[in-house]
Amino acid sequence: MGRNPRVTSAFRAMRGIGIKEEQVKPVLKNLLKLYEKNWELIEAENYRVLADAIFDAEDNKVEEQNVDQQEEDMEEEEALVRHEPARPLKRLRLRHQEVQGSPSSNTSNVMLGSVVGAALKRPKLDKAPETSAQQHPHPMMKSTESRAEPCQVSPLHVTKNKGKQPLPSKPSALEERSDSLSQVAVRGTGFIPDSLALIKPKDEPFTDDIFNVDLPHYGVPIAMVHPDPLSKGNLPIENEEIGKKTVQESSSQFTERESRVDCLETLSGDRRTNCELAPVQEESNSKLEVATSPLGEVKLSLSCNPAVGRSDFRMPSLDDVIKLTEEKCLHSYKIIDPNFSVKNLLKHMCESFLELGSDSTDKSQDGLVNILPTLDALKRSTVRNVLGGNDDNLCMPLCTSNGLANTENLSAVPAEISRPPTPLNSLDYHVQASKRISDNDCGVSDKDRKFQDPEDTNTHSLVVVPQSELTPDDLRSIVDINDITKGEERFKISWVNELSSELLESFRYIPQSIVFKNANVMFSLFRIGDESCCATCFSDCIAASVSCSCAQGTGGEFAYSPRGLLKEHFLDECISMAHHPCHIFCEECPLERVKNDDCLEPCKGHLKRKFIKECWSKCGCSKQCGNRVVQRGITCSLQIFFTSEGKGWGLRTLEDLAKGAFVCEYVGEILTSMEFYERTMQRTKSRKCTYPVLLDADWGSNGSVMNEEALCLDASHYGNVARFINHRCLDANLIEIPVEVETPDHHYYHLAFFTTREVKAMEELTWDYGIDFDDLDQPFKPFQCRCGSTFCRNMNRSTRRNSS
Ligand SMILES: C[S@@+](CC[C@H](N)C(=O)[O-])C[C@H]1O[C@@H](n2cnc3c(N)ncnc32)[C@H](O)[C@@H]1O
Repeated sequence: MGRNPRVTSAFRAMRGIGIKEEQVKPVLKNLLKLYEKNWELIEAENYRVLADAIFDAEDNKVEEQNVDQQEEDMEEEEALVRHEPARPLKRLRLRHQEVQGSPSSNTSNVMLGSVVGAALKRPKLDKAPETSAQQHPHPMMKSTESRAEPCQVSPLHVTKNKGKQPLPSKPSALEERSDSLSQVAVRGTGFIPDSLALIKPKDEPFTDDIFNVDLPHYGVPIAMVHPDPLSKGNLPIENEEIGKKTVQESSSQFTERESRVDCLETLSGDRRTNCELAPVQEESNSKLEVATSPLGEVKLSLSCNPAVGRSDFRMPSLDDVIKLTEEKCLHSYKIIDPNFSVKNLLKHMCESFLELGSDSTDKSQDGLVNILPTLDALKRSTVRNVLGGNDDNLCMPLCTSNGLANTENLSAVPAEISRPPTPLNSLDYHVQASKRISDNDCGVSDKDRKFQDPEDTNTHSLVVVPQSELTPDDLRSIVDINDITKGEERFKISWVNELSSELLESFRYIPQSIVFKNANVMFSLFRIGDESCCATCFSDCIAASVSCSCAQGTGGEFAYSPRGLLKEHFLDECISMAHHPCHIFCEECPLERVKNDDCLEPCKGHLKRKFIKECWSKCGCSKQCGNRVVQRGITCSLQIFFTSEGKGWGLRTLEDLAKGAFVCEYVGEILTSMEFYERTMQRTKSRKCTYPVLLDADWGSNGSVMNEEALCLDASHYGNVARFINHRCLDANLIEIPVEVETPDHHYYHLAFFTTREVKAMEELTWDYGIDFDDLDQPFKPFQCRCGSTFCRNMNRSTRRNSS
C-alpha cells in the first residue's frame, strides 16, 4: 500500500525547511494521535504545528542531554511514581524567543515575520484580523533609523533653507536618543501580539471564553493557593462569607475534588481575598510559587493539602507542572497560538488581580492593594490578556519632565501606571496615572525595562500605584486620551496609537503662544495706527460692500472668502512663493550673532512671505467678523495618531476639509534667538528634544534684526496640536502663513496653517518644514525623511547618491 499522500506532503514541507524525515515521523505520529487524525490542524499554516512540535522535541532532547545524571535519576524515579505521560508536545509555539529575546535583535519582528511568512504561513481561517501594525511593519520593529527623531529640526544654524524649519539638536544627542529608543523599540515589539491564531478543532467549537469552560472536565490543575498563615485568624467573618459565596458562584469552573482555589496572597499579608479557605498544613516546602506580579506584591502558589487524602504528595518541579499543564491545555483546547504560555497566563492572573484590586478612584487606599477583585472578573481579565486582547494601547505612556519651566531638572524616577479595568479595545477613558521617565527616553524608563519579559508579548509589566502616590507633577503631566487640550480649545482633540504601546509624550497644552522671558512682544493700542484698523466697522467686515482699511495689507481685498476659507488666488500665491522661494538676507543675521563666534558667518537667508492681516482689538467689528479666522481658534475635528511610516506621532483631520481652510496655528513659548540658543545648548547636554519654529518671515526687509527681536516659537514644553504636524516635501496639504492678529510689528506674528487642497477625513496633515536635505553644511544631520512624496528632497538625494 502506498504512503498516505498527506504524510508525503508533510514530509516534503518539512524537508523544505531542512527537517529530516526521521525527525518528522515520531512527532507527526504523536500529533495525529493527539489531534485524532485531524489533518487540517496539522496542515494549517503550512504545517506550523508540526514544525513547532519538532523544534520543541529537538529542544527537549538538548535539554535532556544537558541535565546531570543525578537529576535524571530523580526524574525517572518521580516519573515512576507519577506516571508522567510521554512528552512529545509541550506547547506549540515557534521559537520566537530566539528572535524576540535577543538583546541585539532590533529587527526581531522583521525576522520573525520573514521566518513565519516564508516557511510557515498563517492560516486564513480563524485568525484575529491583522492589525495595521502587522500590515505595515511598525517603525519600532525596525532599526533605530526608522523611528522618528521627534525633534530633529534645523536649529538656529539655519541654512539657506528658508529659515522656517524646526531646529535639530546635536547629532550625538540624537544618536544617544536613538539608541535608547531602539531599546524601547525592541521591547515595544513584544507588546504587539504576533498572532492570535486559534484554530478550531473539527468537533470542538472554540470560543473566546475557552478558559471559562468547566475545568473539572479536563482535570487541569488550577492553582490551589493557601492563605497567609500569619493572618489566617485575622480574616473577618464577613469576608469569609463573601468569599464562600464568590467561590460558590464560580465553583463550576473549578474542580472540587483535587484542586481548590484558596486564596491569592498579597505581600502585605493583612488583606484577604474573597476566596474559600481550606485548612492547610503549613509546610514551607509544600507550597510552589508559580507566578508573581512584576514587583512581587501578588503571588500565586500551589499547594496540596494532605488533610484531604494526599499524604503521599511530593512537590513536583515548577517546570514539570507548567509542561504538563500546557500539554493538557493543548489537548483540551487545541491552543496553538505561538504566544500561549501557561506561565504567562498565571502572570497575567497576578497582574489582573493587582489591577482589579487597585482601584485608583478610591482615595482611601494607601496600601498597595486593598480592594480584591472577584474571581470571575479576574479570570475574564486574565483570559483577555492571554488570548491577546491587546489593550496595551489603552495604557498611557507618559514622558514627563519634572517642572516644565526648568527643563534641566529632569531625572529618572520609577515608572508608575495605574490601569483601570476597561472594556476590551475601548479608548474611552482617561489616563489615570503618570509614568515618569528619564529625559532622554520617550515612553519607557530603565526601571520599566527591567520589568519587561522579552517572552511576554501581552503584559504591560507596569507598576501599579494608588493615585495617592502620584505627585502633583505627575498629575499635571497627565495627557487626557480624549482631549489633549484639557478643555482649552472649543473642540476636543483625542490621541490614539493603533500600532504600538507607545504613549503620548507629555507637554503642556496652550491655545496661545506665551512669552518665556525676554521676548519683546508688547501689544499696545498705541502701535496700531488708525490706518491699520477699522474703528468704524461694526459687524462683519467681509460682508460689507466696500473693503475696510484692514484689507489694505492684502492688496485691498480680504484674504478670506465669506465662507471663511482663504481666497483661491491668495492661497495659490502663497503656495507659489513657497515653491519658488525668494530669500531675504539680513546684514548681520541674529542667528549667526548669537553664536558669538569670532568670525561672523553671513546670513543664510530667510524666506519672503505674504502676510494676512486680521481685524484686531482696535477694530469696531464683532468677534464673528469674517476677517477674524485665526484668532477664533481651531474649528475642525483633529486627532493625534501614531504614524505607520516611522515619523512618530502625527496629526490628522477627522472631517473633510475644503481647500484654504484654517486648521490651527503653531503655538509655543516665544523665545528670543539668544534664549533659544541657550536653551538648545542646554538641551543638547540633557538630550532633550525641541520643537522650534523661527518667526523670520520679514527679517532683513527693514535692515538688521536685533538679537532680542529675533523670535522663535518653541513647542517642546508648552505648545498646541501643531507640534505634531509632520513634514512633507513640497506637496504637503498644509501651508503656514504669517498672520497679524495683535500688532503690525512683524517681529512677532501668528503662524497659521491652511489647507493647500481639499483634505479627506483621516488624512494626515503635513507641512513642508523647508528643510534642505542637500545642504551638507548643516551642523546637524536632519531626520531621514519618510514623507512618501514623489517630490521628496531627501529621497532624491539618496537616489542620486545610489545611482552615482
Ligand atoms: C515637530 S515634530 C512632529 C511630531 C513628531 N512626529 C512627534 O512624534 O512628536 C518634528 C519631528 O517629527 C519627525 N518627522 C517629521 N516629519 C518627518 C518625516 N517626513 N519623516 C521622518 N520623520 C519626520 C522628525 O523626527 C522631526 O524632528
